[in-house]
Amino acid sequence: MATNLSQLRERIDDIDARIVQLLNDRASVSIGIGSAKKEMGIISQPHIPKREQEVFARIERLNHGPLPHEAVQAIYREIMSASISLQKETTIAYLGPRGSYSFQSAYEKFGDSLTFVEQPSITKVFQAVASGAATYGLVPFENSSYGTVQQTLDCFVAALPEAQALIRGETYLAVHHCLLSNSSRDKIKRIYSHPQALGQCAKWLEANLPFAELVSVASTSRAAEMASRESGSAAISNAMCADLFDINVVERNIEDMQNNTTRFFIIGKALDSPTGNDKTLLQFTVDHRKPGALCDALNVMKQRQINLTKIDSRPSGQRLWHYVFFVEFEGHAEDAKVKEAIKDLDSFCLDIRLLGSYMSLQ
Ligand SMILES: O=C(O)C(=O)C[C@]1(C(=O)O)C=C[C@@H](O)C=C1
Repeated sequence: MATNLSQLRERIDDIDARIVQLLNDRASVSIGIGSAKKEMGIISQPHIPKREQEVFARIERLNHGPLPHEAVQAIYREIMSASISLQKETTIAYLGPRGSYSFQSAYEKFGDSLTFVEQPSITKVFQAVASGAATYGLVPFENSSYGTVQQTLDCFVAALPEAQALIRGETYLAVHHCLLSNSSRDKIKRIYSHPQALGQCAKWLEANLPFAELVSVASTSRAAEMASRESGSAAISNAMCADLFDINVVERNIEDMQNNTTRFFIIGKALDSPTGNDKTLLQFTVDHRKPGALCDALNVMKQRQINLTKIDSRPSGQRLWHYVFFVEFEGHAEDAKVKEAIKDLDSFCLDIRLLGSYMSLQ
């Protein structure tokens, strides 16, 4: 029996030697790709979602087990993360501290080999990308139960030159909130969280802790950090933050709706090329004094058979009751049909800005 075990381990050692060699052969090719990208002037955006999707799809076809596809995909996530870091030092800015849903989403999509830099606000994530301090940023866009993350739209509206960035990818994260506290439930007087998380758990809070003071803070991980230091305080946050900030999980899954999901955007300084499966987000204003102005603008999409996937608005911050509209639709800004639609739309709008064209990251 023991001999059999040592023989099997020898085989594993042998296979590992070949795997390490192959990983390094692959890494050398990736360095070559990095040099080619430098020559072509496109090294500033080393992460190519479309190519990664092709790699993931191909390995799924090649994989006949016994490893499940999810396991092979996780290994490949890390291989490509290391591959990116060999081509260019790549940093990802996210709404911190570590442990936030933004962090979890960034880590899941970019892997462990890149550098993650926490930021104290969504605005600072935009600024880090726009200034070049970070290669990419991760910002929450909307939640399935509580709607749009207003701070993110307001960063687009503010359009400060130092905070301009383009959306290059979208990603979805299943969000399960926990009540974290080092006090027992009957002693909790104050609950910290991000306004989105407080909104996503509003019914649970009303039913279970109706007298607690609700305090909005910059992120769910910041909330966990603050609550960990105060007796009588709690945070709506997540299990990862319980470990990171040494705070107990009092209750799990306190979100009001099952399948609670948040959509994030990956922002960078340049658009990615069309993949055939993209969405585009535009921001525009229309002349409010003209009846049907918004309708005329949207009609452009209808005439060109472009399917809308989201519409939203925010105060422009310039004049009273003046709004900026956000329209998301299927297609890429470089697709002929979309290009023409944007040109047509321009004649119905006071101003128009492309916020990005992107595919869903696997
Ligand atoms: O194909 C590329 O452009 C690469 O940079 C290679 C590679 C890979 O390792 O497969 C690395 C990073 C990209 O996000 C996609 C693919």
